[in-house]
Amino acid sequence: MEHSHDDGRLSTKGVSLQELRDRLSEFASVRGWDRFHSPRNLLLALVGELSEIFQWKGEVARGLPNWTSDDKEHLEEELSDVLLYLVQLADVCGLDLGQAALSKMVKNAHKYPVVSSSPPSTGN
Ligand SMILES: Nc1ccn([C@H]2C[C@H](O)[C@@H](COP(=O)(O)OP(=O)(O)OP(=O)(O)O)O2)c(=O)n1
Repeated sequence: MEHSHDDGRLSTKGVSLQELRDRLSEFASVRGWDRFHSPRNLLLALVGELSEIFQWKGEVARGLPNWTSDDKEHLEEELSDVLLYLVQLADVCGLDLGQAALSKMVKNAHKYPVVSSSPPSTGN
């Protein structure tokens, strides 16, 4: 269920990858863009958007303290572009991204078990 805000944004109680996938598929198809949305083109578009995140920002603190609302909105848009291209890439490859991500998290948990006696690790 969606509600429109005054600023034109939509709010949802939660959005599924499946909903994004279906809406993106419709978005591309009504514009005749399917033929451009090959896996390779979508990957290049994704990488292009990725490179714009935090451009010129230096180190960024959690929660983005002192950022203007314009800067936060811009970041939201860049992150959304990355997500939307990723969802489309998985779709045109015929993959179930949500299921794949859940399976990968299970694998990750086996690979990196919690060891309660050791201090937090910085990664691998
Ligand atoms: N062939 C395309 C072109 C765009 N989009 C969608 C996915 C992205 O969410 C958004 C990207 O649009 P732009 O390339 O216009 O990028 P920006 O919105 O970031 O604009 P700008 O680069 O001017 O900041 O549009 C898409 O699905 N397929």
